[in-house]
Amino acid sequence: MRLHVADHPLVAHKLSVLRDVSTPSPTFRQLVDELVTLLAYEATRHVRTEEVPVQTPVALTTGIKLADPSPIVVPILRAGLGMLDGMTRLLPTAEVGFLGLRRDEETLEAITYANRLPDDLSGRQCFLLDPMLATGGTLVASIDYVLQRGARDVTVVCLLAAPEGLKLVEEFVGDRADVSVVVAAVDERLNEKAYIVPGLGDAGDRLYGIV
Ligand SMILES: O=P(O)(O)OC[C@H]1O[C@H](OP(=O)(O)OP(=O)(O)O)[C@H](O)[C@@H]1O
Ligand SMILES: O=c1cc[nH]c(=O)[nH]1
Ligand SMILES: [Mg+2]
Repeated sequence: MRLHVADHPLVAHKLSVLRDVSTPSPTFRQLVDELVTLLAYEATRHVRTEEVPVQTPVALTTGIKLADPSPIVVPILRAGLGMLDGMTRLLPTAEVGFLGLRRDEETLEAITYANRLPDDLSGRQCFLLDPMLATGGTLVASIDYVLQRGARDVTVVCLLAAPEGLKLVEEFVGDRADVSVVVAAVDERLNEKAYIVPGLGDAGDRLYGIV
């Protein structure tokens, strides 16, 4: 597993406003969207492309376009939905699959309630979106779904990760696939309720307000 922590003052600035408990939902949603576009720039660094001829007003040249098969973007509901528009804005030809998982806050087990993915993901670049990587249970289950369908090239885009979750993902992935995790920041630790510290609270609730 490769980890890339975005090191940019605009990312740090937007993340600081997101962390602030007094930031209201509309601003929170807007900042998540803006942060994703900054992270997507890094996350798509190795997106597959192919050459195409381009006739400019002056000359014939060679350009590039996103290669077939198109990448697939998978937001992990609910909170990952807040990252979808920002990602597809930069990857307009991508297809979108959906995974719905929620963490049981007592057992911390990830429970799947929705799964709409193509049966065959072999040869597809997969981008998984979830703002929070806490224990890593949700992400391990999500990576497992796409690997079971044949994906071997997976990029995860998160806003915050805990070291505990990164370790779990790394142990799970091993050398089974090429998995990159792009995050805005790696925080200190998890608290006794497995919330990221200092974190930003419950991302889903802050985006959508319904528990
Ligand atoms: O790494 P983990 O310990 O598994 O926790 C992280 C998960 O928890 C949050 O989702 P949540 O279960 O709150 O669902 P929601 O997006 O519907 O709010 C978050 O968006 C991740 O999916
Ligand atoms: O800190 C955390 C941990 C899990 N899920 C969240 O939304 N936030
Ligand atoms: Mg939640």
